[in-house]
Amino acid sequence: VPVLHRARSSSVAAAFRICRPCALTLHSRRSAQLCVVKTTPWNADEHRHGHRICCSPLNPSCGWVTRSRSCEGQLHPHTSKHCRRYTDTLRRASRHLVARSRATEVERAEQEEQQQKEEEEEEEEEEEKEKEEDTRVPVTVITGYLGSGKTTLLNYILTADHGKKIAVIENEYGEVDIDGDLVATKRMGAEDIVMLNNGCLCCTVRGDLVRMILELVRTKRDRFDHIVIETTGLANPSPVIQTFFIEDEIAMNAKLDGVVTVVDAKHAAQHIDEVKPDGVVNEAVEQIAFADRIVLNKVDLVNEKEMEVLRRRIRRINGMARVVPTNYGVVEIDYVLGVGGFDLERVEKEVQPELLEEKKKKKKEEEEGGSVGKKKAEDGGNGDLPHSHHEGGDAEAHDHHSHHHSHEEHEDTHGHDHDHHHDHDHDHVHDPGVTSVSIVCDGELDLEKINDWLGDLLQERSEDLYRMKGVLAIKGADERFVFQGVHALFEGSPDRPWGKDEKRTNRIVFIGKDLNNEELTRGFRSCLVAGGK
Ligand SMILES: Nc1nc2c(ncn2[C@@H]2O[C@H](COP(=O)(O)OP(=O)(O)OP(=O)(O)O)[C@@H](O)[C@H]2O)c(=O)[nH]1
Repeated sequence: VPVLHRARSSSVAAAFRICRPCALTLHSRRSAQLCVVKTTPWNADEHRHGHRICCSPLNPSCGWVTRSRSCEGQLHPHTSKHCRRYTDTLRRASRHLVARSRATEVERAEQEEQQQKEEEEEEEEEEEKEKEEDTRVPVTVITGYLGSGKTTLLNYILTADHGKKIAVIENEYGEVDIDGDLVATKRMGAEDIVMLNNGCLCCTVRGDLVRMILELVRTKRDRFDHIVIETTGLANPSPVIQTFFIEDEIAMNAKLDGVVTVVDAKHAAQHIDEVKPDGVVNEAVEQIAFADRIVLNKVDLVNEKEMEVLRRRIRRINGMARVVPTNYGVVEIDYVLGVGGFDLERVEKEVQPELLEEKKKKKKEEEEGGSVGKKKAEDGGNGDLPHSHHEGGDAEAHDHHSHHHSHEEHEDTHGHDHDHHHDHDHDHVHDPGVTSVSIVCDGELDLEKINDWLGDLLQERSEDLYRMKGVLAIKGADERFVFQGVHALFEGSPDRPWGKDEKRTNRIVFIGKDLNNEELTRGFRSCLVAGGK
């Protein structure tokens, strides 16, 4: 068996048809024997546990996703394909490596070049094919608290002129099918409106949801090109989202396009503030936290100041979703359909706007040398690390949340004990405990370290981590690594190569419960290779 360290990581990547970071890991192990040995136990049966390879292209050998029990045995069709392809390639590559060890150096170089070319072409073809073959129907989940305007938005979508044929799955809590009558049927036959009665999508009728989607896909696929699911106002979107990844048959036939949350500008704050008994989730907060898009509805009922305060609160819960104010759900259709919120290729777009906005804001503050910027600097704010919750420094939005996160960071500057219950006289609101943490920092990450760190995080905190998305710069990799996750479900892959003059900036957004900004930031930064900022 030849020794791999003589090969360049790019040729290892090509030979093994894996990404550069993976190649580098294998590379660094110095011996092909290890790689070859790793290929042998992956038989057809073990593919079912293939997350070790396919959900973790970041480092196939570490098996970090496998460590999260809820993931085992569940395969996404893409990853399944990936897995099969990957294993085949490894087998082929191992055979090739053995044969190659007998060839002369010159022949070897030629063979290598030739094989690299062939592999690259083959890979491109397969990727193209995979893209073309993705005939899965996109699904949009519309959620939002009771009365926020979900049906109004749905009606608007159905009657707007966008050329899409839409099938609707309505979930009504209660026996009487009221929303079914309220939903417009202008563009579709009434039979396309499927009602799910007697329960909540997220609990009792999840099985029904699966059956409904499959039935729609199997019997009426030619009559629609998008499915919209309207949940009840009390639904927790998380189990609905997970259905698309956990249920094999659904994952093969449908792909989650995005979660659109309608927020009632007039009443949202009171629902967010509602104190629930221990262990009971606050649906209003969860719905915001899981959103890819937020439709901030009923703006006709509030003034500008109220809007601004609410927007800030939403931002603090979910710094990733875009927020658009509306009246009666009138939005650009592209804003709610075709979101690609769960599409790896769109990750960058999704994590970008908020962070850029933050960066710009921060830069402006620094340039102005204004009091806010100065205060942040005093508070330990890092130029590379904008945190959405820092908005809490503003008296107007000074709520429990900002205090909550400020405890360790601001103790000295604030000069009062934050463990006590708040007795200050300014505008306090209940801390929903769900926040987002954004990390932006330049520099390259050590593959093993970031792998371990993310793996441990998923293992220990997956319950609390609602959503995460990111773009990473891995040392030795020419491509950016993009990923996204929902609780323990994690998808990631190398993306386009870094530009020649492009700064290698890592960007991650976490949304979840009781997230410790400082700890996450520290953990993340400890994965930077020495010299990273
Ligand atoms: N003033 C005002 N009222 C609105 C707006 N959007 C919707 N409404 C009204 O709010 C009420 C509730 O709207 P729906 O669309 O039924 O809300 P929903 O979220 O589907 O309600 P549930 O199904 O009960 O959860 C209706 O009377 C709507 O006409 C808006 O932008 N402004």
